[in-house]
Amino acid sequence: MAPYQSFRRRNYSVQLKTFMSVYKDRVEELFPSVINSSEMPRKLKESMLYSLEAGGKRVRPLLVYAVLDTYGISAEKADKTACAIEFIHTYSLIHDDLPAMDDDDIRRGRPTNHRVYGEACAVLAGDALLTQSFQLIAGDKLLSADKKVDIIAAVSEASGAPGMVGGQLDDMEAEGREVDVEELEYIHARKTGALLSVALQAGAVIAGAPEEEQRALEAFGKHIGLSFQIKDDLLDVEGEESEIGKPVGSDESNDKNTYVRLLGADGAREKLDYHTSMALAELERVSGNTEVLKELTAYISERTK
Ligand SMILES: CC(C)=CCC/C(C)=C/COP(=O)(O)OP(=O)(O)O
Ligand SMILES: C=C(C)CCOP(=O)(O)OP(=O)(O)O
Repeated sequence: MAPYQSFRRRNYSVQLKTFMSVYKDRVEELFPSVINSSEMPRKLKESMLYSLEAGGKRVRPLLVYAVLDTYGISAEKADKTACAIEFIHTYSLIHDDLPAMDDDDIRRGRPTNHRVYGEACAVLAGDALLTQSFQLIAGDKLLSADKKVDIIAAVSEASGAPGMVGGQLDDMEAEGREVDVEELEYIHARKTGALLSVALQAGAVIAGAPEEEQRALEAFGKHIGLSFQIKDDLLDVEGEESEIGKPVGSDESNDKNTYVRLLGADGAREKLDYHTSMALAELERVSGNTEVLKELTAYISERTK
């Protein structure tokens, strides 16, 4: 029996459903107040809120909160960081959809930001979300200066050139060219994995997790980051447009290198199961109550949106 089968199920527990709904609402409630706290042109504000409030699973904030839950630390301490990481993710989606990148029309079930506000405003809304995210962490009154510096250093590395930005460029440059699995993993580990992994790292810093456990959570994050992208590739061929909020088959029309293209759907599923099992193995090194993190791991590999 494959090791993943013990947690493979379609019905998430009441505990996970409650956790997801409570913390999704919690982070979403912060968006308008954070955006409204800064002086800015009305159109920019509308455009930022348009993409933030378009929906989204909020997986990255949920991961931050899940680490605090693991160590029994009050969620308040994670609010600014969770919100900041979702700002960075939302900026990345706005820019990813631009004509210079994927040139997509639909995101999160709505017309993409540039289709509504124009390209210039969409670029600037992304820029503003990215910069405001660091302002948000820097201004967090609940965290020590040392913790804030550690979080800012990790988040900027993960979202910048060595992480998401570099991964995105490599992904685009590889379009139309055959890559091998090793190169694909290197691209996705940075393009998608780095931000998911840093959500866990940031949670570990806020919770004051022991050094060894911080490393385990980071390694856990790298595996679920890859699982997340593999599942995204699978949903692009097997998902429902009404659920995934973007057209099915867009990877193929954008000539993207995906796990499905390289390994077929079954091969991609095998890889997904491998990374899921490896992620769960890393959690064994974490001392707190990892129940929610385990359930989120299963959710990431089984999600339908
Ligand atoms: C610096 C930038 C712009 C980073 C974008 C990062 C990213 C994960 C984009 C979405 O990937 P995708 O194209 O595989 O997913 P989707 O199908 O949702 O567009
Ligand atoms: C990183 C990838 C694969 C792009 C989509 O991310 P999500 O699937 O987290 O998108 P939302 O739920 O936030 O819309």
